[in-house]
Amino acid sequence: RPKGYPPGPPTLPVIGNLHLMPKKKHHLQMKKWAREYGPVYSLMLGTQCMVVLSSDQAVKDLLDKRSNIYSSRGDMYLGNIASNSQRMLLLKYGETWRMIRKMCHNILHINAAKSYVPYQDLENKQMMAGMLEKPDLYYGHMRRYANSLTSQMVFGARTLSLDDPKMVQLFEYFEEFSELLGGTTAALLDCFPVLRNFPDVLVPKRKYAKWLHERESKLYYGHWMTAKGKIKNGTAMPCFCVDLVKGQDTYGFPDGLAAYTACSLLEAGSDTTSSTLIGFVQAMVLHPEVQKKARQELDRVCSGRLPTMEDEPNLPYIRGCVKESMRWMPTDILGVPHAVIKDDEYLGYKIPKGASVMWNVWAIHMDPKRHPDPRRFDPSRYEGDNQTAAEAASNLNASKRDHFVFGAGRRICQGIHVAERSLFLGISRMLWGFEFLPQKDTTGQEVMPDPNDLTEGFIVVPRPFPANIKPRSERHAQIMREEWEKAQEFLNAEKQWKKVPEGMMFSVYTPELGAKN
Ligand code: HEM
Repeated sequence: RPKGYPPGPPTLPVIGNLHLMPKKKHHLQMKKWAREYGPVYSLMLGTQCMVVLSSDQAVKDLLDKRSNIYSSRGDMYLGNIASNSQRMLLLKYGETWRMIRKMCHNILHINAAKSYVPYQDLENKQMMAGMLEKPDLYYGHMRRYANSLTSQMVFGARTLSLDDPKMVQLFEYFEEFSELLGGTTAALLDCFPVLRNFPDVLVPKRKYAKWLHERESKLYYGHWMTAKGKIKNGTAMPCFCVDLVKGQDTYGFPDGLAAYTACSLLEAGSDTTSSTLIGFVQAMVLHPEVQKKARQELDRVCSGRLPTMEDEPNLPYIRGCVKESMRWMPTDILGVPHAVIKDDEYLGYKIPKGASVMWNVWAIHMDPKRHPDPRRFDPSRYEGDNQTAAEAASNLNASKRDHFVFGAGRRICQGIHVAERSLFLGISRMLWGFEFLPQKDTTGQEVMPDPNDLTEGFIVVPRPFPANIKPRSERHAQIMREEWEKAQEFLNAEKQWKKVPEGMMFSVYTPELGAKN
């Protein structure tokens, strides 16, 4: 470790700390090192330096306050092969990223996000009705909920069923991509660029990454070209792809980049939101006392009807459940490392240009000084915190930030306002309508899920676990069915929206004007 770098575990020549990197459950080791080496430590991965920030203050000081130099991404060699260097999440800080970020802002800023509530409301009602019919498929219902909402916003078309092949593929491909990116070979190729000169036979994961890209781009192109065709001939529903078609006319970027941009949003909106809801279900099975308290609040504020977004200010405990779900089971458990583009100094340490900078979500969320008894799911820890996630993220007092799953600085999640609303509606209504109990095995013993049993990769989710999900009463079940029945009045025979609800802020494309749009 060069002199002056933040401290860290002892290194070996050439490989640095690579031999110490765990094969699985990286987050546990990253937290252990934080205890040993403090809130700012470094790992030498070959010649590459990774700085790990494990306190709220360090994240605030570097990723937020110095975001002009801490907002790039590292090389991510395999990730970029699998994405043909077009996946927004991995783009380096520069012109292309800025252009895409600006287009995404058009459909994801706070007022746009507020206007999508009718979409969220309807998808949520289908999810609730689905959970009544087939509660064991709760994984699928939550995935469809998040995916259909995003698909409607991005492509102007809903995802109707749990086994929609394109949705199933999206989740499957993303899971494989996430595993590839979080794996040892990806790290090795990033740490030792010389290995990239080896042929595919010696680096089979590169061949695999190319194959992932081929498979994925077929799916992405399909989505994009269908939407683009409809926009150009005037038959599309208003949606984000209109901005992309216009952007293509203005900036002239290729279909590949447009397809990846649209589908990056679809992927960003689908996986994280549904994984958070799945984590919430697990928390409820493990913490029945939270369900009880939540229902007291819900029954006081919205007895006899489903909660709506208007109820949010009057449901502080439910808001706490939303925040606690993201803290207790953070899907991006170690964040998505930023990269610094200039030499810097912090607390007397040198931070070299090009270093990856990880914000150690798990260690910060499980810090008992920030969150006493951190493995307990306790929404009341957010009592009196009326901040939205975006307000909390920009609070100058780092200790007042609620959680770190949405990232930081200029790279912060642009879907933060949409996600928060999807989670509020999902969580409040599930608690209103259902009870979450442990399943029993054949001997009548309760089977408790293991909250440490997570998938591997840079985005994680609890591995499938049994849960006994049943309506709180026949009256609750009837209301949920009626609500879904009523919501379908907005849909046509193909179960797609008849028209866009009032107040949504999509751009307009006039086919006759072509490039003059
Ligand atoms: C619970 C749900 C979600 C979580 C936990 C989440 C998490 C994240 C994280 C960790 C990042 C990277 C932040 C950073 O590098 O500092 C990110 C970026 C982003 N997310 Fe989300 N996200 C969620 C939902 C959504 C939704 C619903 C959308 C859109 C519909 C979305 C769109 C984006 C976009 C466009 C970026 C920016 C990528 C960039 O600049 O590189 N996200 N998100």
